Amino acid sequence: MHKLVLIRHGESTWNLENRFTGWTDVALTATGIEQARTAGRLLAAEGYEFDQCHTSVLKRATHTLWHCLDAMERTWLPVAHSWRLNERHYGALQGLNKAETAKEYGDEQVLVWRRSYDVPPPALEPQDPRSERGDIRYAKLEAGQVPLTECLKDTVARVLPYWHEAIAPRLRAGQRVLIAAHGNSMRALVKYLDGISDEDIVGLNIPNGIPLVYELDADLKPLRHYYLGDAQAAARAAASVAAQGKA
Ligand SMILES: O=C(O)[C@@H](CO)OP(=O)(O)O
Repeated sequence: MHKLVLIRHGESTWNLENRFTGWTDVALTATGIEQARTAGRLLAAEGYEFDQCHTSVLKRATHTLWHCLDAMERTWLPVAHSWRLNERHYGALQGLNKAETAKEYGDEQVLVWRRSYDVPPPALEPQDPRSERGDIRYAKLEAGQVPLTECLKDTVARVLPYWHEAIAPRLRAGQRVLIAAHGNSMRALVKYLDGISDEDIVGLNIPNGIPLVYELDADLKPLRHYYLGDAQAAARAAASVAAQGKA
């Protein structure tokens, strides 16, 4: 059996302000740092060990991984970064307050933008100062690979090549992998792993900073998955993520 642990970053400054974030590179709050450290302590207490860590190129996920590994006394572990694990790009919604957007466009429209499989939020203009196209960290990508918006389907399409090339072969070789990522890049991976339908993925919300453990068979098919620690607290935290897009 292979074990894979996924962790969404801890609370970010824009989670606290309830703003659509996407590829905007915001920091963790003090609460977010503590969530990451608590996750590390929990993993250590349960005897988890890792051979390889993967994260995005955004600091809220990177710092979550650092704090989690620091709490585990495992900062020496190898860490790979990929833009493919970045949050789903939120297009022209990036920076807007979620509840105010729901007041303006309605809860249902915001649910479609936040959770539908194939409806992207309105796109950024390429010359919009919020666009990441001039950001040095994406300089090696082709222009079209830096999104102006993404639906979850687009995120699945760029996360899965990384899964197949960088993560699955390591798991098959017996390595223990920790991935620190984002709400929607994790929804993309979980949709693939669990074979969740396009309709049912709308109801899936991932809480900040709680390790999500996948036990996988030899073919990397999930046998079971669970949040470490208090399952009811994880369910409450997921429900509060779902409520963030309501007026
Ligand atoms: O704003 C975002 O980028 C994501 C994650 O914080 O939000 P949501 O849960 O609304 O998809």
